[in-house]
Amino acid sequence: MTESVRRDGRPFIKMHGLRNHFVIVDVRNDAWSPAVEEIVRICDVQTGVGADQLILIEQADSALAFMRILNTDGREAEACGNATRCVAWLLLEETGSDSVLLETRAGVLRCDRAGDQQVRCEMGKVSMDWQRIPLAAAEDTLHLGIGAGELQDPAAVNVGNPHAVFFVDDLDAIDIRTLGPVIQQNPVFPQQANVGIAQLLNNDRIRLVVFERGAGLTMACGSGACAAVFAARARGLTTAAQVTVSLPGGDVQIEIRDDDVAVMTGPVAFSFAGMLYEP
Ligand SMILES: N[C@H](CCC[C@H](N)C(=O)O)C(=O)O
Repeated sequence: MTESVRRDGRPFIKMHGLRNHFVIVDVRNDAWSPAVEEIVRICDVQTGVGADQLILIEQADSALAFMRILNTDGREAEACGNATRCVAWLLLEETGSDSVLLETRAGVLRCDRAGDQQVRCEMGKVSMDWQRIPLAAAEDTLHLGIGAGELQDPAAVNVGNPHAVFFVDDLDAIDIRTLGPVIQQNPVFPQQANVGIAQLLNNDRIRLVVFERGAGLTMACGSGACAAVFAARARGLTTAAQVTVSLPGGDVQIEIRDDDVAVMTGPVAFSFAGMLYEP
């Protein structure tokens, strides 16, 4: 009675990084370019598995694999910190090595084993150059003159993907579900943006919540954590080179190196494995 009733299907692994959760499909030996409606269906918990992003592990030229990041709305993203740790862990276990290179649209990222189901990832050079964010025109990215309600005066940061980072005194007083989409739709962001709201707890600890582009409010956002720490340092809000970022799903360690490369260290977790079937 329990054997599969279908012979087709595509295997996947469900993982999460601080409850930012992913359907991960290894397509290195069975290429797959899912249509938008397939991505939306798979990421919807009622029609599919349910996930913040669908992640494909593809063949790569200049690394062990290429990671393709597909948001729940079907849009491709350039970076995803929590998924980077999860995919890196799969590759570290596959090869038995302590370090792997993972290619993304944001570049080739070095990822190292940092303990049991703990991974340290170089997330690439962070930039606040308006054309790298990107913005629609030249603006002061340290103090971007936009806002909505209590959210005003963000910093604009690129971690491979675009982020708007707001600094507030009381994170719990902000209605991010209402204000996040308003900020995201601002025409200053031609490719939209992930909207982070940060509260400095002390010199080396930041609370952060992120309303993600193409995924909405998630329990954690690794690239958002990198963006928040980089922006806090750029604004002189912290002098720490290593900061603990506390997200709703848990803590991640962010270090900003002298060369502006963000290094993120945090956990990965397995949930289950299964098969994806055509509807
Ligand atoms: N959850 C991801 C961010 C995904 C970013 C995606 N929402 C985008 O469109 O850039 C992270 O851990 O960095």
